[in-house]
Amino acid sequence: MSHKPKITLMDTTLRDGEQTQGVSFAPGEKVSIAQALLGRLKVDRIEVASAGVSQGEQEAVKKINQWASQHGYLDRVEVLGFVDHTRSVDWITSTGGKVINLLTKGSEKHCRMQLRQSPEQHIENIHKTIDYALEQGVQVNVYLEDWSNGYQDSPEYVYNLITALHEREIGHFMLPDTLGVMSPQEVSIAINDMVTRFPDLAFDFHPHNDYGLATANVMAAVAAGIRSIHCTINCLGERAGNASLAEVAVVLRDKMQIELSIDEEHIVDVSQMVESFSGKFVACNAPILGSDVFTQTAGIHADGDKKGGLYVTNLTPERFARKRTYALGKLAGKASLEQNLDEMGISLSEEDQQKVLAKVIQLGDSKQVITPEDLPFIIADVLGSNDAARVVLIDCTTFGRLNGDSTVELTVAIDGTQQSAKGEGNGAYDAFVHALDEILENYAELQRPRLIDYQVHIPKGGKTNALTEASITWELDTGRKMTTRGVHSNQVVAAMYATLKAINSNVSDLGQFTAFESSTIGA
Ligand SMILES: CC(=O)SCCNC(=O)CCNC(=O)[C@H](O)C(C)(C)COP(=O)(O)OP(=O)(O)OC[C@H]1O[C@@H](n2cnc3c(N)ncnc32)[C@H](O)[C@@H]1OP(=O)(O)O
Repeated sequence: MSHKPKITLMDTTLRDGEQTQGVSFAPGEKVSIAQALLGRLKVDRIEVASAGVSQGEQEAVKKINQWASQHGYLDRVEVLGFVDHTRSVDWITSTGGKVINLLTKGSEKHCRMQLRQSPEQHIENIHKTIDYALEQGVQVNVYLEDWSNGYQDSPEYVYNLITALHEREIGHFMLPDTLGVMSPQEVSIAINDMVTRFPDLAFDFHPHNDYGLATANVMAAVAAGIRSIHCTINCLGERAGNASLAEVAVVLRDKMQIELSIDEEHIVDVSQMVESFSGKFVACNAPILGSDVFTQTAGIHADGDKKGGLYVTNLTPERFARKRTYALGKLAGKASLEQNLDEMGISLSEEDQQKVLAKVIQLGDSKQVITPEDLPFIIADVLGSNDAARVVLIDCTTFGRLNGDSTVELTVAIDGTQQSAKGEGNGAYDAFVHALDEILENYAELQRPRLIDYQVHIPKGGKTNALTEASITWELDTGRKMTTRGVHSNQVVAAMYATLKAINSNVSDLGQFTAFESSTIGA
């Protein structure tokens, strides 16, 4: 039986990830992310802070350690510390921490110019800090900061530093490409050299993504003999970020047959948690994580999938608890439409499908974004049924002032009967929601799903009279998420349209449109 090589992952979302410009996690958020990383995603080790940063940080690390200690994870929680003899170690022990990732200078230039010390002085100070850490029962790993440049400029300095620490009780020697300057070939040469010179030491590789090469460099590092990789959720990290854990995990598994502890089913939910706490949104085309990456847009691809999964690869959405979808727009074909209709349990005659497809292509041609949630309305429009939209916006007046609540007078038609209400709220949309909720009180089946994201877009170019698009993401009681869009020159009215679309779509839960079981559209 062949044994796959095992690689461990150290996630540094809570340390290097927080060095992303504009990211600052609240203590409670840090604790939740740490729990998700170790408990759900099954990351081997996590780095959660730099020592000494702030009181809030100290509180967060303390709570993480308390939780980790209860679950037997304490020696997997690490904190970056400095060569400052007692200070960083004391900070770590004050949080109940057990591991210091000691930031030493892996570059002679940094040593001489930033610390203003000779290499000998620096080594002496490192020994002092290590002595103190071990006395306090703190395990030591060592970063060689800016090792990539330091190794290029003066490899002898790097060899001497490691030789001087070689006999110490050090868990991992961590080799950072601090500024993300290496190519896979350079990684291969440098790491081969390190592991050949010091075969009994455990080296980690810490890539950055400045050239977009972080994941490729991870492959090179592993091929050269590295046994532990640093990464972050959503590629967070200083400047262009670190290596994305999602990419590293799938590339190592699929392309290098490496064994990892990561539970892939949680990669996306942990990514969404970090997205929400960091305020840094994942690009729609980010591998594994982006909203579009499991969507087939071309009609030919939808056709091939229908005829036996011809466009399915090893990178299936199901691995990550996601689903493949088929886009609707001008590049759609009849298979794209059929895939969507099947998913929603709607069955149309061939002739009706052709009419609906023609409309989808026409809308796509006029640059409109069409989501599956739009499909029932398109069908109703094309096939002359009014069943899809039970709640229709008839009129509204909004009023707001600088200091004070906004008010809305709203009229909608429900199943053809007009009803009005007034609403007050913190802004016009909130006032609209209150008025609408009052009207819908007597219709248990017409309920607003839970709003989880609300965005307003205008076309680039800055025209103040442009149409605006409100794009609202909702969570249904079933846990399923959907996004609805509304377009109007007034952004609040655009959001009203998006809201009514969600309510109409949500009738008896999306996917089982009772409206479409009627004789007009039904099978
Ligand atoms: C690879 C990386 O990403 S390392 C990231 C490390 N983490 C961080 O920098 C984030 C948190 N940083 C901080 O909160 C602060 O910068 C602190 C607490 C570390 C230091 O703050 P300050 O004392 O105000 O100094 P400042 O921020 O200017 O840091 C530079 C000082 O650190 C010293 N320093 C740099 N590297 C190290 C090191 N590895 N060990 C010890 N001291 C170091 C510098 O020589 C300089 O000291 P000097 O002022 O005596 O010349």
